[in-house]
Amino acid sequence: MAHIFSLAAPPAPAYHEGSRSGDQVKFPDTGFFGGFNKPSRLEADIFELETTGVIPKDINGTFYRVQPDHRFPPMFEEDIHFNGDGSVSAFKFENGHVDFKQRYVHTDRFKAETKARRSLLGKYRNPYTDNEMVKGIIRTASNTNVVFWRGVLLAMKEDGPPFAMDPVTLETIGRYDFDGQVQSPTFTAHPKFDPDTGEMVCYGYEAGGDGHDASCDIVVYTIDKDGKKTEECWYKAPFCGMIHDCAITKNYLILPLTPIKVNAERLKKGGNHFAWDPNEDQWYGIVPRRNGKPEDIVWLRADNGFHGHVAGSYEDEEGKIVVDLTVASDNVFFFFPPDEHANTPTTLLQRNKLVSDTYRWIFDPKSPTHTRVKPARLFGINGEFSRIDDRVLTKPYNHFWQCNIDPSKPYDFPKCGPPAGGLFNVLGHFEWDSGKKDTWWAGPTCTFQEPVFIPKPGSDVEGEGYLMALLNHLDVLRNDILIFDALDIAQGPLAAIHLPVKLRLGLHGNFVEQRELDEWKERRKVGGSLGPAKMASAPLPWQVKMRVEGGLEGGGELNGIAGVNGVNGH
Ligand SMILES: C=Cc1ccc(O)c(OC)c1
Ligand SMILES: [Fe+2]
Repeated sequence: MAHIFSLAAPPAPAYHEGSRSGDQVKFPDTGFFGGFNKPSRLEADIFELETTGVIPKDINGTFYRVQPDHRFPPMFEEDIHFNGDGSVSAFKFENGHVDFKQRYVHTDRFKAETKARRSLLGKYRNPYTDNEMVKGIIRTASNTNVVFWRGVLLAMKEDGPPFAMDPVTLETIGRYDFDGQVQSPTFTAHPKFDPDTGEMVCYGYEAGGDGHDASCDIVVYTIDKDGKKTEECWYKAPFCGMIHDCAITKNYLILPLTPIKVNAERLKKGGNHFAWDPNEDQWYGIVPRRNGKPEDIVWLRADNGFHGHVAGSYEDEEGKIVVDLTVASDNVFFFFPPDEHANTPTTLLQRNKLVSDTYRWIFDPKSPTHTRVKPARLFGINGEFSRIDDRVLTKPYNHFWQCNIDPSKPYDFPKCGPPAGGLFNVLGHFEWDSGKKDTWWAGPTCTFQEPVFIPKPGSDVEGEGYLMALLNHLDVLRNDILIFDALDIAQGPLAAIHLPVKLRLGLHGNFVEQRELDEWKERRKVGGSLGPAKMASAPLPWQVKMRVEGGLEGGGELNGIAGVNGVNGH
């Protein structure tokens, strides 16, 4: 590495045999931490962002999104993006003006590591690799999605419970257990909201023990619009694999089980949480949304594939379940190879061969369990991060949007290097009914992050509104937000918003209308009809069990880290 200065005493390398050594605060010199992937670590407010064009004045609300953004150099040099601390960005739109705010989610992990001024949690979802000081801590980094629920923002990652934040200040309230009603060790980052009932349908997988023990338990919950848990049922999966996203219809929840598997022995040896199994099927678990019993789950299986995200889902006139989602042809998580290839890194060539089309599945919920199924339709595109007009979830629909990969377009490799996070150089709008593809290429130095759809105020026509997405300038290491007419992407953006800095590659986000924010602020104020949202007041059951077994009952803190007693030392 070239230095602009030389030191009197040359420093020892920051990593020795893959582990952090010495006191230098220096990130690994690997692809996950360089160039566009360099941690941003920024907590900031910018009032009145610079813009080009005219921001539609009828966009009133906040675009929230979350990115993994390592606060400290990781314990292990080969650490991955998905292990970074959750950092939430908020872009507040008002009358053509945009303000920016970004804050870390103050998870238990964040607090413990802040106190120590260094990373204490080791590998992605492997507590056996942690520093002893954080034994028993809730490990989640809350870095995958941020949703608005009854007056709070929930920052979520599927390996732990959600953390609640104030939607205006982005201050962390604390771990959220839905007023004591949700006790599972894990909780999805992709809850689904029924637009007719206002319910949240949600689940956790690997939910049996502490969330890191390869259990096959799946828990499914429904929380009604008033915050009351109305359904809870526990099911068994055929193996412990990832269930990242889900689909809902009026009567069913569909759980795509991806053949990337957890193994308890591998974890104990300090290995990866997941390993891809190229010989395993992709499975779909179907459960009833009302009065589910453990024996009700129907598992359908199809040829090997890697599930991406769900677009729309509904029941057709015959009562069949239509589920649309991207399915990649091979292991998207190249950093979690099959066990037998643990030491052979995936080549760039292999990665580039991966195709991720959008599949339409039509499932018969009355099928006998273990029935083999085939897709009903492939759209004929290559992309990820599908979004729909959320008002049509559970209903027949036509439009979806997603980031696409068009390898036929020029890419400026000398200026940009390998495209961080994937070559999502196109944003597209697609219609199931006509097969229409309405796309816009961002140029040879740019890629997109996941878009959000914003309905046009006053219109209830599906798809009428705006599409908003972060644009990565891979050459100059900076981000913009582009705003499109959602039904005419090809004409190019209506307006652009310019950040003076680079964020990190985010995962998911959502747009919340100002009207909704205002209504809930009134209810949630001190003395309001509901009062402020409350963080969890008791440790999770697995933490209690661990303390009893470790003879630490009533002893309060474990090893002096406040976060582990479940109340974050407040
Ligand atoms: C994209 C999927 C995904 C799946 C699991 C994760 O822990 C994650 O962290 C950011 C992301
Ligand atoms: Fe996701």
